[in-house]
Amino acid sequence: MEREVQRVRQAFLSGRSRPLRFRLQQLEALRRMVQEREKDILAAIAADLCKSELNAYSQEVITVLGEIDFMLENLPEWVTAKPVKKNLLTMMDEAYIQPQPLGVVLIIGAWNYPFVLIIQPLIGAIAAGNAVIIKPSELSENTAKIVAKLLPQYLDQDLYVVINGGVEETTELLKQRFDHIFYTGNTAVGKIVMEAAAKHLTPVTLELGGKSPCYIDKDCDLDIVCRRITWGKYMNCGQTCIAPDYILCEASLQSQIVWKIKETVKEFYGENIKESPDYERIINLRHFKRILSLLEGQKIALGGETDEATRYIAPTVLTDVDPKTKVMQEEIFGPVLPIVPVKNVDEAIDFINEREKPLALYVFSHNHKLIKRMIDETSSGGVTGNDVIMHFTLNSFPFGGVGSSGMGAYHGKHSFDTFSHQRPCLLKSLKREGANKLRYPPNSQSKVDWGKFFLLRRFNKEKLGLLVLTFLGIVAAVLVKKYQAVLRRKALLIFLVVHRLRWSSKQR
Ligand SMILES: NC(=O)C1=CN([C@@H]2O[C@H](COP(=O)(O)OP(=O)(O)OC[C@H]3O[C@@H](n4cnc5c(N)ncnc54)[C@H](O)[C@@H]3O)[C@@H](O)[C@H]2O)C=CC1
Ligand SMILES: CCCCCCCCCCCCC/C=C/C(=O)O
Repeated sequence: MEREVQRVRQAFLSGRSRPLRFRLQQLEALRRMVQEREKDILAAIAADLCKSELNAYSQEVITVLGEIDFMLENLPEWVTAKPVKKNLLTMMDEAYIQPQPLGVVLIIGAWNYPFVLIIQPLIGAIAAGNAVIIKPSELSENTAKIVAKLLPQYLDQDLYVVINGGVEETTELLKQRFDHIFYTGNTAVGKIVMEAAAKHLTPVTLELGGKSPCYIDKDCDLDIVCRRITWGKYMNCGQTCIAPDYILCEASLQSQIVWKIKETVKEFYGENIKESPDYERIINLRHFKRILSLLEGQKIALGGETDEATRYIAPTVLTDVDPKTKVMQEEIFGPVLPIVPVKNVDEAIDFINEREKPLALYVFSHNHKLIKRMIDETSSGGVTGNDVIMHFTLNSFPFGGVGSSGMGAYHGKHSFDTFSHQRPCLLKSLKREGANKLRYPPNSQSKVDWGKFFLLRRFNKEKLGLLVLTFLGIVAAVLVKKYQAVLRRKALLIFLVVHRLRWSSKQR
């Protein structure tokens, strides 16, 4: 493992990942890989999650292709050094911020969207000029294998390396020194990753999970609300980090919500859900049993049917759920939707704030002020009002958690920034030493006063204009004094020429 990481570091130190042209070439090659090997990639995702190839394409491949195009379009501007405002002491110098790669980045992926969760951060890391080691999830082994097979066929083989394996291999990997670790997965392992990173003072991005609440106001159009929630909750069989985890609403809304979700489930997946190509399965038996255990003692208002042999769990809704029960204590990550009755929006806000900060928050209401109030009075990684999941699709948004749902963010420019160091560069001249004497010892009250003038005085544009005019006036006066004789002769000459011209034009 150590030798492998060393090989990638040597490749980074060669400097070839840095030029813009190279980064663009690698991103184009990655796009070619996705386009040319689309069938293999879709088949692998489909095998891992019992997912239709159409769903794999729209949930994972579209996101990846969109992200590559966005990078290719904007990267030339992002890599350019940006001049910054200067103070009076540095007015004559060059000051700019130069984004630079961090070095060797480790990307650890999760199994639930096994392709996009490793390739999207990889795009950001390549764009920022880094070398990368990718560790896909061992639970989605087909995708892990295809990525390990395809990447070396399209990308630089020493700069971008896939290492497959389970907990043992990841533990070994985490002993190595990286310049950034980007981890997606559960919160408990997030802590292990952060602890390992701390040993080398390596910065981390942690894309974790949590229980994302979904508040439904009483004046809503429940047909539309329930259609959107049903889509986001049961997509990928509930195994989506930003799926609505539970619903908060007034008790009287529950029966209507259950009825409308039932109707929507029929509309989406047909009478026989097991036959639907759009309904996935639980990743493995451990997770299947974990989700089943969450149903114990609950009032099942919809669904509840299961089949261990195929790890099938029907779209399920629980009503009148007691917040103290197990299903409300851990992230569900499955097709089970508890409804917890609350009296009103105040109680919903308190409920959310008494718990860990979630990765996403969803609010459904016709009342724009109520949505804004929920946003102002709670905290979460991201928010979508009157829909679910959709904030993930906007690559101008930073995607990430807050508190126990994670730290750091990515997507689009935010990925580029996550994998870059914003390096401040000040280029001074070895001349103009007079002005610099101010800061050299021995210190004096007058130096401090000048220092205060140069560094603490705030000038608005008008004042600065006056200052520049005064300065130019002084320069002009000095020049006039120095070249008085020459100027007098020049002025006399100009006077004579003008006089002569006017005289000759009068004669004509
Ligand atoms: N914030 C986000 O963008 C996302 C967050 N998630 C969250 O991830 C969780 C589901 O993923 P997991 O079941 O955790 O995926 P997982 O079991 O695939 O684990 C994630 C990664 O951690 C590694 N790992 C597991 N145990 C480890 C250990 N003891 N030491 C070192 N490495 C270890 C695995 O090899 C894997 O690569 C959910 O909580 C979900 O909310 C999932 C997708 C996206
Ligand atoms: C055919 C229409 C396409 C609609 C696009 C819908 C976008 C779905 C996004 C799915 C989320 C994928 C990655 C999420 C990871 C996670 O949250 O666990």
